Amino acid sequence: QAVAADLAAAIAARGQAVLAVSGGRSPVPFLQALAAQDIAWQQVSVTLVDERVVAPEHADSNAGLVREHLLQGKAAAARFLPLVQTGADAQAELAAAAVLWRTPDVAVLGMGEDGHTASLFPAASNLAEGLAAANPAALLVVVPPAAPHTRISMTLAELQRSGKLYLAIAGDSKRRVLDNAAATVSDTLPISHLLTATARPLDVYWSA
Ligand SMILES: O=C1O[C@H](COP(=O)(O)O)[C@@H](O)[C@H](O)[C@H]1O
Repeated sequence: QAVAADLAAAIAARGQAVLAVSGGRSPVPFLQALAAQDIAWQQVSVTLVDERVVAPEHADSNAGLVREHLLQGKAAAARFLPLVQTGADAQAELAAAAVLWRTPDVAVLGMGEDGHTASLFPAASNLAEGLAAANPAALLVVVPPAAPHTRISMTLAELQRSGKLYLAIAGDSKRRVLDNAAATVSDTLPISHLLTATARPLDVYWSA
């Protein structure tokens, strides 16, 4: 309801809204609930905060998750801007995604138990670039050291340029990771950089 209200406010103000959502396994109930919200979906563009560089029909495609659980019913009228077209070449996908990219009015993040958010993974070789506060780039390619698939991810700077930021997590173990991250800013828990950022506060929704 909060995300739908933000999108409706953006539509009222500018005639359109841009929403970026996360993938993985957690967001399914959220995506389904959002799809049922009665807003002007034809004026909404939907994209992703991160994507695995795989073919769209791959089981690990975040775009596949969005198509299956969000772009249904009334929400099927939204315009979808995926980050990956074929999954053949990460740098080519990045260049193509950057051309179509629009800074989101609303970005809904998830978090892994390793403290990654979007695909800003701890110990990734270019994590400093992903976390750089003044990075003008919206997106970057990330090779996770301990997770499958090369990724395309929003940078921390672009997340901070977004209109509204949410984090949706579930379970006690993620709650403990979140509490640790809130205590100390550290590259070992990339989410910590967003929890302490003042430019764009993060609204956290946790469920057991
Ligand atoms: O790899 C990813 O992981 C995070 C967390 O996923 P979850 O399955 O633990 O909810 C997700 O936010 C991100 O979009 C995804 O690419």
